[in-house]
Formats: sequence, C-alpha cells, structure tokens
Amino acid sequence: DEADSSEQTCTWSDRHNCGGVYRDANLKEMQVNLVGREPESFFAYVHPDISTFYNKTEGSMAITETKFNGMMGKFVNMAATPITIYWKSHDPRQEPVYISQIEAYGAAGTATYPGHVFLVTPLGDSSIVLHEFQVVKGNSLYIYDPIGSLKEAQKTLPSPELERYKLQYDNLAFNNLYEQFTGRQWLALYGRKEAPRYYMWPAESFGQVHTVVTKETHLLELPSDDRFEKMIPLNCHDPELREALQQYKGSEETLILNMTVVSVAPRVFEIKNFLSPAEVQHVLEVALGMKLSQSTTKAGSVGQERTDDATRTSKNSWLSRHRSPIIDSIIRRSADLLQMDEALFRRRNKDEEYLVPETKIPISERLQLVHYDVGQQYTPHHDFSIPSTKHGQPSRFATILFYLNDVQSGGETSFPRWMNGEKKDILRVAPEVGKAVLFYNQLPDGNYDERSQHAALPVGKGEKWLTNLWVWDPHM
Ligand SMILES: O=C(O)CCC(=O)C(=O)O
Ligand SMILES: [Fe+2]
Repeated sequence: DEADSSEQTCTWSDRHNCGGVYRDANLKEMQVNLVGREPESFFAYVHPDISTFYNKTEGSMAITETKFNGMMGKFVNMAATPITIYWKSHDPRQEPVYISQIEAYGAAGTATYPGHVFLVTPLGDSSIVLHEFQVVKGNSLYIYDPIGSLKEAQKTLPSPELERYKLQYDNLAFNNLYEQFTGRQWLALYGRKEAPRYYMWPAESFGQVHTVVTKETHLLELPSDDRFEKMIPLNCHDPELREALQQYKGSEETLILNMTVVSVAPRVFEIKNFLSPAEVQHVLEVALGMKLSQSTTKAGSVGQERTDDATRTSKNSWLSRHRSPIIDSIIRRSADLLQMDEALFRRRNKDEEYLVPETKIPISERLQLVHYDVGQQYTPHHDFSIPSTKHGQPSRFATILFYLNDVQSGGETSFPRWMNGEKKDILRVAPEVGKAVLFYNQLPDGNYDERSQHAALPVGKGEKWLTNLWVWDPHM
C-alpha cells in the first residue's frame, strides 16, 4: 500500500535509530519493469537544477558545456567467446593499440573521445576485425552482439550462458529506463541496488562548507630520528605508540576541518591545511627513502597493470599506514573526513568483522606517492573501473589527493567535465602544500560518475609532489 512505499528517511548519523532509511536528497524513485523480472523500485540519482548550484531560483540558469569533450567508453561483449578491444589510430601506419580483453558476456571501459575508432577482434588477434565502433559524443555504451537478440539467444544458448547473456541484456534494458529518467547512461551493472553503502557528503552549491571534527589533531613537530626508529615497526592499535605521538601534537583535543565544495557534479571538496607542515615533511621523508618506480595505470577492468608512458608520465611509490604512526594518524583523519571507521582501512579483528562481512582486507589502497617533473602529467581518466560480470563490481568509490608542495606553475588537478552555468573552461584545483581534495567516483545510486573524470595538468615550473588515497566500495 501507499504508506509502505514511502519509507521514512533518516539522517546518516541517526539512521540506525530512526526506524527508516538514509537516502541522499537527490535520489528519486523510478519504476523498473523488465521482461521476465518482478517489477521493482530503484532510487536513481537525478541532478538538481543548475541554478541551485549557485543558490539561485530554479530555472534561472542553463548548463554551460565545457570545451572538453573526453568521455568514458564502455564496451560490452554479448558474444559467447572472449574478445580483445584495440584502439585504431587515425594514422593508418600505426599499429592498433591494445586496450582490453573482455570475457564472454563481460564488459570493460576506457577513457576516449568522439571520433575514436575501436576494433573488436578475437582474443589477442588484431588481424581479424569482427566489428568496428566509432565513438559518438554523448554515447558511452558500445555493444558487440553477434547473437543479435534475446529470442536468438534463447534458441541457441545453453542455460548458464543464456543467464549471462540475459544479465547484460537486462542491464541494457535498465539503462534505457535509467537514461530516460536521469539523462545519464548506466555504466555499472544492474542488480547493485544498495550501493554505495558508505556516506557521501552532499554538494549542493559552490562554496558550501561542511565541517568535520576529528581527534586526529595535527602533528606540530617531528620526533627525532632516534625516537622515530623506536616507534617502528608499528602495530597501529598499540595505545603506547599512539600516546607517544601525542607529545608531538598540540594541546587541543580536536581539529576542525573545513570542506569547501568546489564542484557539485562531480562532488569535489577542498580541505585546506588537512596536513600540517610537519606531516608533509614526514610523508616526503619516508617516501624519499624509498625507490620510486614507474607509475602504472589500470588497463581496463581485466586487472592486469601496465606501464603507460603516454598517459602517465609521473613516478610513484606506495606508503602503508603501518610504516609510521604519523602516516597512521593521517589515515585515521582521512577516515573521519569520509565518516568511515578507520578499521575499514586495515585488516580487521574478529570483533570488527561485522563492519564489512564481505572481505577481511583493507578497503583502501596504501597511500600512493606521486612525483611530477616539469612537463609531466596524467591525462584525463576515471579512477573507477567498469565491472565485467562474474567478478562482481567492487570499485574505487572515493579519491583523496593530498598536495605536498606548492607548484610554481601548472600541475593543477583538473575536472574538465564539471557541471556549471558560467564557464566553458575546465575546473582547475591548484596544488597547495597541506591541502586535500576529496572527490567521489560514484553517484549515490551506485552508478559510476562519468563527470568524475579528472587529470593532472602538466607542471609548468618547479615540481609536484602528491600522495593519494583510494577508497573502495567492496559491496556488490
Ligand atoms: O596528480 C593529480 O593531481 C591527480 C592524480 C590522479 O588523478 C591519480 O593519481 O589518479
Ligand atoms: Fe586519478
């Protein structure tokens, strides 16, 4: 009946007590009626009117498209055999460039531009072209379906295969409904109704400020090398070590972090003075004692890593929170920023398993230290990866960037697809020592946020040091 379908909504912090559910303010109920499935409701994310981004009356402003036209390309393989996707250059002399392997009834994605051509070939054989896609502005979904229709699939496929075909088929049918309802395409895999499970800070208007109170106060002074040596190796819940660190901090019990909205869609927040000068120095010192290895970027969703000189020219290395109680404290502060339990960011004890029954491993990656020299950059990309089928769809949920120095010129993090009503220009967030930037790679309805595409612009003068934290949503 009526009363049942309009559940009570609660605030995030009160959700366990108020007898209802927490829902992001922009989620709107949509009816999903797919062939051969029970009709159901889905809460889809609908962007509010652009005028509200500026605290103006609805309908008083229009969206300005930025001059950037890059986008996500998602390739779906509806064939019974695996395929390989190659990018075909406009230059006929250039060999096709490997992008991704896609299992039968699977999917993969890559950052692309309108006009790009991709080849579908049998596994690893670029000499036989089964199909060609040309990327069109506004369409991220490219479907290779030699079977052709559900009817044909029902006639020819054995039942486990038919089920996998039907999953992608339903997903595309869901996309049609979702696209009509929201104006955006569905890049995830339908069936993921609950996600993301973690809190997402709202971003209602430019300049909106949220405050976060954390017990992980700033380190004001660094321990001497001798004292520091005694602090490692560290068990991050050792109360003695946590206590020992206290003498290097100020007398305040809490630190107040101000998060300022710099972009509403995607949701991007800037937090000045997230790290103290001593903490910045410490992160660099620990990292400089390490060998830097060439950065890797993900090659689609298939999981292998590759070194990609063209898209990412910086160098990187990884820093675990267990290397130093100071880094551990930075991770705890980051957890507070995200309104998440710090235990999620390490292996959990027996009594903490309820936090994420699905996995025992940390749901964040180690801090990644990145260094850019003059001219070095990271071209526009997404931090999420496109889910295939049978491996479920855990994905990067949030990214936090921590800037470790002031760059003389260039080196900004850009969000070229920010939704705005004033400027054709891309959004640039300038690096600034101690500043953090938080952005979400997903939308509150579990879809991936295409607009979260971002880049590190080339360093003009000086160098750039940055460390980033990737937080996953392990739920399906
Ligand atoms: O360096 C930056 O500003 C952004 C880095 C980035 O996007 C990444 O490492 O994924
Ligand atoms: Fe990134």
